Amino acid sequence: MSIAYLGLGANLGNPRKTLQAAIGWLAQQANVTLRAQSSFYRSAPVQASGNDFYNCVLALETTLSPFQLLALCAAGEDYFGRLRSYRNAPRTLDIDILLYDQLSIDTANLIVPHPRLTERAFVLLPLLELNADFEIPQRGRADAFLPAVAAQRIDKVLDKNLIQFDAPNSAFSSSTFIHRPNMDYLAENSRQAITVPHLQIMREKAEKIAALTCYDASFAALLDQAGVDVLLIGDSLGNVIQGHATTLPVTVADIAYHTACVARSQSRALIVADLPFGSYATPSEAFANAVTLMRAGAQMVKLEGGMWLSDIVRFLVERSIPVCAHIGLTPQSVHALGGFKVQGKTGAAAKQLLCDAQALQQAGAQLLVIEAVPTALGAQLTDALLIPTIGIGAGPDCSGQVLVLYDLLGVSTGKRPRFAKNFVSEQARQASNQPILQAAVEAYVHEVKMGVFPAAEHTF
Ligand SMILES: Nc1nc(=O)c2c([nH]1)NC[C@@H]1CN(c3ccc(C(=O)N[C@@H](CCC(=O)O)C(=O)O)cc3)CN21
Ligand SMILES: CC(C)C(=O)C(=O)O
Ligand SMILES: [Mg+2]
Repeated sequence: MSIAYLGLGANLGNPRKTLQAAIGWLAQQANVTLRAQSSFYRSAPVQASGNDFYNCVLALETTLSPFQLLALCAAGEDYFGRLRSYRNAPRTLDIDILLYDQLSIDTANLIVPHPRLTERAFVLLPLLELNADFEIPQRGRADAFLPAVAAQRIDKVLDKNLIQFDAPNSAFSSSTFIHRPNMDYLAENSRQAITVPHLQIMREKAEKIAALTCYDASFAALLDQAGVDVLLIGDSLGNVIQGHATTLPVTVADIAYHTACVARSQSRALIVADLPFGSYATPSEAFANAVTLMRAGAQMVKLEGGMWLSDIVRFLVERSIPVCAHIGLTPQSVHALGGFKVQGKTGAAAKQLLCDAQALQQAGAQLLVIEAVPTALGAQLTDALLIPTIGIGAGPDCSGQVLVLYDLLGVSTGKRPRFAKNFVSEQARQASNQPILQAAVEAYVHEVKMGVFPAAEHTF
C-alpha cells in the first residue's frame, strides 16, 4: 500500500461541482482509498487564462503503481470532459500526482514530486493544511517555500462544512453554499454500532446519514457491509414485497416479521421499523404496537404525521421507545392527500410543515424523515431543527437520505418516483469489477456522504 497526494484543479463550468464529483469518482475506484481532503481554494490562473481556479489536494492510499495512478488520473480528466484546444487552455479538470511515497520519478510522462509543487500556492497551502510539517522528498519542509508564493492571490473557500461564498464578479450568487463532505465513514473505526445518539453526533459533524429500507436478513448483511447507517423496515414492503398499490394493507405482524428477519443479521446499522397504517391512533395502541416491533428487534419506530402526533410521540419516548417522525408526503395518507404528490409547495403548507417538525422534535422525536418536498424546504426544515433529518425527495441538504432498496436496485415495478435513482444501471454504465449490487449500494452510500446525490434531477 502506498500513499499518494493528488492536486486537483478546475476553472470551467461549475468548478466546485466538478471537483466534488471528481473526488467522489476517485473514492469509488478500486485500489484507491481516500484518506484526507483539503479545503477548496480559489486562486487566479497561473500561466493560464480564464476564470479563477478552484483547487484542492487529496491524500490517498493505493495499490496502484505510480504509472497506473497516472493513467487513472488521465481517465478522470477524460471522464469529466477535459477540453483543451491549445496549451494551457482553460480546462474542466486537471488531476496531478504531487507525491508518491518518498519516490523520485523523472520520465517523459511523469515527474514526481511534481516539479512545480513548491512554486504554487494552490498546491502548497492545501498540502500544508493536510500536514503542517510536510516534508517533500529531497526538497525539505514544504512550509519553507511559503514565502516564495506569498504574492499569489489565493483564498480558502471552505473552512467549515458550509461556507458562504463572497464572489461578486463570478457566476455564483453570494448565497451559494457548498457542502464539504465529512469522510469519517472511510475510517477504520467506523464499524462501531450506530446508536440513536450517534445519529445526532453525525448530524453535528455533518457526516451524512445513509439509510435504506431493508426487509430480510441477506440484504441486511449486504447493506451493513456496504456501510449503510440505518436499515428501515418500511411499510413500503406493502408495495415492493406484497405487491399492493399502497402501504395501507400492511399490518403490525407483517412489519414485525420482517424486522425479526433483518434483526437476526446482527448489523452495525440502526434498525428502525415503520408503525403501519392504523396502528398508532391512540397513545396506548401506539405503545402496544411499538413494543411488538421493539421485541422483534427494532431500535426505533417511525410514524407518519404532523403535530397532531405530538402526544403519541411523547407517550412512546417517555416509555423508552425512540421515535422517528415522518412528514411531507406521508404515503399512509395517500387517500387523504389525493395521491402521491409533492408537499409543502405553498408558503402556508411549508409553514405548517415547519410547525409540525418543531412540535415533533419538542415531543421527543430524535429523527425526522421528510418525503417529497421542494429542496429549499428540506434545507429550511433541517436548519430549523436540532435533530437529524432524513430526506427522500427532499433535496441534498437534509442530514441524510433514504431510499426504498428495491428502487435503488431497479427491481421495483410500476411508476417510480422522481427521487428513486436506479444505482444498478449507473454501476453497469461505469463497468465496475465489483459484485454489481454491492457496488451499487456502495455508490449510493458514497454519493450521499459526498453530497453528490440527490442532484437537481432528483429534487422538486
Ligand atoms: N417502491 C416504492 N418506492 C417508494 O419510494 C415508496 C413506495 N414504494 N411505497 C410507499 C411510498 C410511496 N411513495 C411515493 C410514490 C410515488 C411518488 C410519485 O410518483 N411522486 C411524483 C410527484 C408528483 C408531483 O406532485 O409532482 C414524482 O414525480 O415523483 C412519490 C412517492 C414513496 N414510497
Ligand atoms: C421510504 C421510507 C421513508 C418509508 O417510509 C418506507 O419505506 O416505508
Ligand atoms: Mg413508510
